[in-house]
Amino acid sequence: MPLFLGGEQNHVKLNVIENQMKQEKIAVIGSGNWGSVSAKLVAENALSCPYYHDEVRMWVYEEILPSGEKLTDVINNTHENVKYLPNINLGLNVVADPELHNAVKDATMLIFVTPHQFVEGICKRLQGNVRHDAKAISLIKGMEVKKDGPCMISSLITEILGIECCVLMGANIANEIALEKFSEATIGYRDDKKAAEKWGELFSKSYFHVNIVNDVEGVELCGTLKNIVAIAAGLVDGLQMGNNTKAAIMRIGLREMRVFSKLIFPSVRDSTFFESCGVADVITTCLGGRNRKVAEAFARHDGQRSFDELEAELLQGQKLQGVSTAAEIFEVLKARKWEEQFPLFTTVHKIATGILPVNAVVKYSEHAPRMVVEAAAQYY
Ligand SMILES: NC(=O)c1ccc[n+]([C@@H]2O[C@H](COP(=O)([O-])OP(=O)(O)OC[C@H]3O[C@@H](n4cnc5c(N)ncnc54)[C@H](O)[C@@H]3O)[C@@H](O)[C@H]2O)c1
Ligand SMILES: O=P(O)(O)OC[C@H](O)CO
Repeated sequence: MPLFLGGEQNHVKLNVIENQMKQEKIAVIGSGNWGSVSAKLVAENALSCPYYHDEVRMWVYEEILPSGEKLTDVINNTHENVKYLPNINLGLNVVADPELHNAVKDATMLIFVTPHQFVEGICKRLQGNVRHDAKAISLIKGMEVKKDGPCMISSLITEILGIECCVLMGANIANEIALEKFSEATIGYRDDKKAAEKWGELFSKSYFHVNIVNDVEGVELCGTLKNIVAIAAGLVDGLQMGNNTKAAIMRIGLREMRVFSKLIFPSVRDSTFFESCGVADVITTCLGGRNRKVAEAFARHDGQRSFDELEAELLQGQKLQGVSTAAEIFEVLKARKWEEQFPLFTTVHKIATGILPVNAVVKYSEHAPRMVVEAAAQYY
């Protein structure tokens, strides 16, 4: 809000001073369900903090709505993302921008929040077009697998853009946060603690509590791997196996998440799995997430309708991350001959691709505790 002490000249002068104080400019890259909620959240805080520009630019992958209008025009006219977050006011200071380079122009704080399969292409388009002193954070749950092994999305952003990248993950079903229901989240950082604290300040609200940990890989792997567990939980829901089976899947899944993470990055901390990004995200995603929902439908159709088809029908443009993540993790497991040590991850991938029947999720999970304990033995 402009400072105003009276008199037209003073008003102009104070506006100039105020704009000089506003050193930080925020851009949100992504505008899906979580992308829109995170833009709303940081835009509220930007308004109340003197060193942020009021305006938050949100890059929108442009599309034409059934009404014939452009999604960006509708967002800017109504302040609502009618496709990905209907009935929620994003705030007057969220500006939708279909031009990627324009959206990040002069931005000092870059928030990456697209489905993981699009981020590499986006970063390549941004190469040489972001400020060298910009800070980044990734809210993206997913990973890439390269020739030499797994590559976390935060590392991809750092490698392509040459800027350090924190991560924010947690038990964060976007629609609930949009309604300002209480949630927690975890920020992970590698070296730049100050940047992590700044991100913590920008995201914190009375209804959104953020904890900061020095374990970027642990936090990001939790957010990534829980989506495979959510697919398994949806399958047992579709098979109507009941709560005990689902709890068993969640426990086995959490164990595989921990063992896999520590095999890939020995620095990953056990304590991270007790943060919001760990056990809490496994619980919320297995109870109410989109991966769970589509996997339940897949099981009810006994695997006769594909995940792609069900995703399009049930999510209307929103994207699942669990099926592609299971395929990416399976590539790593196969290359390292670890399939047997990760029966849940392996089985989810084989069911999703039609190699195993849906009920294999229960059959193979029966063997899981022994195998995962064997794989985990080196950590006891
Ligand atoms: N929705 C949630 O509750 C939630 C919560 C926490 C984390 N996340 C994570 O946030 C990330 C983003 O998810 P979301 O929920 O904001 O998105 P979404 O699944 O709701 O929407 C999909 C988005 O992808 C865009 N898109 C489609 N094709 C594209 C292309 N070719 N290039 C670029 N963009 C394209 C669409 O325009 C849309 O904005 C994911 O990694 C997800 O796991 C989601
Ligand atoms: O709806 P999902 O399955 O993508 O999960 C959403 C969030 O990641 C839950 O924290």
